[in-house]
Order: sequence, then structure tokens, then C-alpha cells
Amino acid sequence: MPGSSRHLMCFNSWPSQPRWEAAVIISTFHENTEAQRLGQSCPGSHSVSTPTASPAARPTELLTLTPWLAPIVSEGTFNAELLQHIYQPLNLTIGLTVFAVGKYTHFVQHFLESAERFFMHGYRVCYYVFTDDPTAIPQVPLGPGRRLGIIPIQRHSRWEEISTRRMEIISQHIAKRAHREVDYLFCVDVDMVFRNPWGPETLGDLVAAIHPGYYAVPRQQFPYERRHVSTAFVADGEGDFYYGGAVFGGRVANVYEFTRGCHMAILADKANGIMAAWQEESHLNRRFISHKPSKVLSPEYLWDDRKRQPPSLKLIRFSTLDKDTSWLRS
Ligand SMILES: CC(=O)N[C@H]1[C@@H](OP(=O)(O)OP(=O)(O)OC[C@H]2O[C@@H](n3ccc(=O)[nH]c3=O)[C@H](O)[C@@H]2O)O[C@H](CO)[C@H](O)[C@@H]1O
Ligand SMILES: [Mn+2]
Repeated sequence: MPGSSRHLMCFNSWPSQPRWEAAVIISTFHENTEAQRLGQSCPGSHSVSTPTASPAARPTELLTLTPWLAPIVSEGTFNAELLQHIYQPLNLTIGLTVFAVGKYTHFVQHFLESAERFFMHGYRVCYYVFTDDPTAIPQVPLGPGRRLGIIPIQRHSRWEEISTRRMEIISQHIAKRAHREVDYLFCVDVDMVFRNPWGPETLGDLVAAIHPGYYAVPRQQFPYERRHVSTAFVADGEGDFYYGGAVFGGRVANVYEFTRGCHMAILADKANGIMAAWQEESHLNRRFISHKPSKVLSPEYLWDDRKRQPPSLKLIRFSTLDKDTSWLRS
């Protein structure tokens, strides 16, 4: 599309609808709209005007809807003030699970401090920190209505096993406890920080986040599990977006179904001696193809500090830190 090569957002192609076969959709929103100007002059601000139906006034260059009509959330697609009025009176509690096993306990302080600043500000929040070493979890001062639960778990020697086990542990934790304590639950990586507000715009029945490495990549290059023997197998003609394993969530009952489904698939693979290409992320991607997310978070909500911020991304809300992986996993 002329003059808009930077306006890329990866997109699915549906076998039944050949017109999507190009796999990448280029948005045509115009530049220098009032909302864009506002967004640029005060990054992180939620004071942008309400999006209107006119394409010229749309303040984002990213796709705003999936083909199954789920919103793709990014700055400028929602009115924070309006959402606040709707959600605040509901008195919701939002849970946030995070795993800190072995050396990953080092991330907890920074993670929690940043969450206290930016995650669901003004709402009741329950942090659930799963760790093999409760004594290593720092005491971070929490705001009113915000609580922290430390849940001891066993340590596994292989990092892939630690990461993959999260699906099982989260589903069990929901069944045992979280279903009584929270309305919505997000499950995230710990090697990350919040940098800008994450609010009620993220709430939905089942929520996925587009992986920062694949939002502008043709679908054929998505690193899905391609071996037929795995339950995470994705055929060439399948797939929508490539989602990150580091962020997912939704209503607590839906997150239970989701994590349990992934866990069952992981168990079936294990019985056959298979570990999927990207561990639980492969299973998450497989499951989101057949159980479509009702809301999709743009890479604003799952960025990676090692990547340059592209112009299409107005702000970064949650980002992976540049970490020394070989030391951490040793
Ligand atoms: C941006 C993104 O989508 N990240 C995904 C990517 O990982 P990453 O390379 O970011 O994986 P990672 O090292 O952050 O591991 C995932 C998470 O597991 C926990 N952990 C892991 C190892 C360990 O020794 N101790 C520990 O506590 C910790 O919460 C960590 O954040 O691929 C992984 C595949 O398995 C996961 O799907 C991650 O979610
Ligand atoms: Mn990570």
C-alpha cells in the first residue's frame, strides 16, 4: 500500500476466506490527526479524545479489530476516563500471577514496584507470587486494597520445565483459591516491568497479547509448533496472530479452562516424550486458534526492551528487561 510501509500489523489468513491470504494487513489511517498530536505531546497520557468513526480521526496505525471482531487494544482505541466510570463501580478484584523460581527472584522487587505504580491503579489487586524460596521475596509496600500472596512451589532443574509447569500450577491455584478471590486474572512473566498505565481496557473474557517479535511478520513465519506428533501442532493454513506466552488473562473461570486445556495438551505431549518448540507458548498459541481470545492486547502490553520502539507504537506499558539468560538459567 503506497506510502505506508511502516503501518504493519500481522494478520491471519482464513482458509475459507482466500482474500486474507496475503497474511499482512496494512492500515491506512492518516497521519497528524488531533488525537495523534495529543498522544505525541504527552506520551503515556490517557487524555486523548474519544475515537470517532472517521478513519481520518483514528489515532492508531495498528489494526483495531480481529477478523472475529475482538478489539485489539492500543493507545487511542479507548477512552480511559469513560472506562473508569464503567468499571470503578463494579468493585472488581484483579489477580496477577507471577513465577519467581531460582535466580528469577531477582526480578520481583522491580516488577512489583512497577506494578504498584501502573497496574490497575485504583482497583483491588491480588498478586500471587509462586516461588521455591519465599524468603527471597522482598517486602514491597502495597497501596490500599492491594495484597500479595506468596505460594511455595517445587523447583525443577530445567528452565523449560519451570516455564511450562505454569499452566498446571495456575489452573490448580484457581481451583483451590483464586476463583474465590478475584474476578479477572492476568498471568505474566516476571522478567518484565510496567512502564505506563495498564487499566480496565485490558479486561475481557479471554485475553491474549501479540508477541513483540511477530506483529509485523508474515503468518508463514510464525514459530508455531510444526510437528504433527505434538498436540500444539499448527498447520500451514492455520493461525491468526502469534501471541506471547508472557501475558494472558481474562475472567478467572475462563483462565481456568484455558490453563487446564493447555496443561492437558502438555501432559499428552509429555507422555510421548515431546516438548513443544516454544514450550507452553506453543500450546497457548494452539489453544488460542480454537478458543479465540475475546480481546487482544497490542505489543504496547508486551514489548521487549531489546527492540527499538517503532513509530506505530505510541507507548510501552509492559516490557521484557534485557537479561543475562545464561546466568539466570544456570
Ligand atoms: C515475551 C514472551 O512471550 N516470553 C516467553 C518466552 O520467554 P522468555 O525467554 O522471556 O522466558 P523466561 O526466561 O522469562 O521464562 C518464563 C518465566 O518463567 C519463570 N521462570 C523461568 C525459568 C526459571 O528458572 N525461573 C522462573 O521463575 C519466570 O517467571 C519467567 O519470567 O518463551 C517462554 C517459553 O517457555 C515463555 O513462553 C515466555 O512467556
Ligand atoms: Mn520472560
